[in-house]
Amino acid sequence: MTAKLPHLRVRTRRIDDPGELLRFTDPLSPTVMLRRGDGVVGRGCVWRASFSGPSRIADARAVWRELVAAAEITDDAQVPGSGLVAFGAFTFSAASGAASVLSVPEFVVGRRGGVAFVTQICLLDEVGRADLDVHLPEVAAVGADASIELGEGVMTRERHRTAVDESLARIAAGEFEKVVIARDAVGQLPARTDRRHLVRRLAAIYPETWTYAVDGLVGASPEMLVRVLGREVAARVLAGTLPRGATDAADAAARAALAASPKNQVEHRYAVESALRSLGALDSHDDLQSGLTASPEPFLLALPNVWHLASDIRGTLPSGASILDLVEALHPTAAVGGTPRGIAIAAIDELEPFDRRRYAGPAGWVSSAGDGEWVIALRGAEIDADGAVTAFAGGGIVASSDADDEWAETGPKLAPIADALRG
Ligand SMILES: C=C(O[C@@H]1C=C(C(=O)O)C=C[C@H]1O)C(=O)O
Repeated sequence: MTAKLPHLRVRTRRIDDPGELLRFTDPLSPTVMLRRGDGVVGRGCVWRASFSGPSRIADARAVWRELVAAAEITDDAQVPGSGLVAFGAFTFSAASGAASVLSVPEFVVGRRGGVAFVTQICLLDEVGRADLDVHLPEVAAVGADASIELGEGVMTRERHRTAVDESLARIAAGEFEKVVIARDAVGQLPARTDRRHLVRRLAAIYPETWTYAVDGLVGASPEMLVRVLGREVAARVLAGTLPRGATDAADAAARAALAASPKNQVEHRYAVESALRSLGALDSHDDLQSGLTASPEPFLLALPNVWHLASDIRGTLPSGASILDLVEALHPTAAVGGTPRGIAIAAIDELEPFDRRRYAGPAGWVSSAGDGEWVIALRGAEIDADGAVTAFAGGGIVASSDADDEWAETGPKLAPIADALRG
């Protein structure tokens, strides 16, 4: 592998606040991980690799380690996201036909804690001895916006009911305890649409979420699979959902019903336990296990479309581990897969009539300093280069689930991307 990897030259310098970061990304293929205006965006591509199969995350981790070791990095900002950065998106299933990717942009523009920076990356062989004059990428002119409607995908309401009923039968037979069943919705965006409009709308309507765009995968995820800043590890687990109410009274009733719902509490507990188990298993001898804490009781997270039961997990990165180790250990949590994990994943591959591609997989960035932020790619869509859109949304099925309620829950979960596409 080493022979094929390039030597990268990386320069980060601090800059005055550059304003809206999203402007600096590519209009047709945005690369973004932003929350409340802070984070990182990429422009251009100096290196890209794709991975597949059960070892896709481990393979990416190994390549990344080599790429970092061979890079020459000067980082005058020293904040999360500065230095060498790769953006990535991994398929949900090991059996997916879609590519899992890791790519290094030519430019990264970021802001964190009031510090703004730009990173320029090039192939060492190409720059020769001349030093890089680090500058901001040019802002591409604002391109066409579009307004489209999503329609039914291959998972029709009837097929969804059949899949949920079959899941319930298997739960009753003791095959597994929880499985997450999703549905798809499809549309067609004009190929030349400036996709920054879409990302901007997602960020404006869902400020509590992480707005992501990596390799055509775009959305606003409320769920942080895992984040490492310095040696601090954090994750936000969501599971248990009710749509927001239309009036204040109905909304308060929905919140109270979710807090008191044994079905949702059980579903949530499976998800938190799976995350703690995965993180704990990584830690053979030092800090993470002993230092892992989860919110004692889930809290109620309000998004414009839904209420979620949420738990935050905190810990310290074990020595020798990297964020991609954590991503590999955690994916897929029971929030998007099920319990027990292996049996639930096999059931998803069998019961869903589509390839999830990178939906519900990890999407994010990793830096040479070992920092990174990886969300679960929810509330979004795969948008191909020709503009074909496939959006996905799912929900956890446990013994007490009801097929009509589960279908109803997918509507609000599709709303972020459906609304953003409508313009
Ligand atoms: C699977 C999705 O969401 C996940 C499932 C949830 C649930 O079943 O209650 C809640 C949040 C997410 O972890 C989705 O949005 O597509």
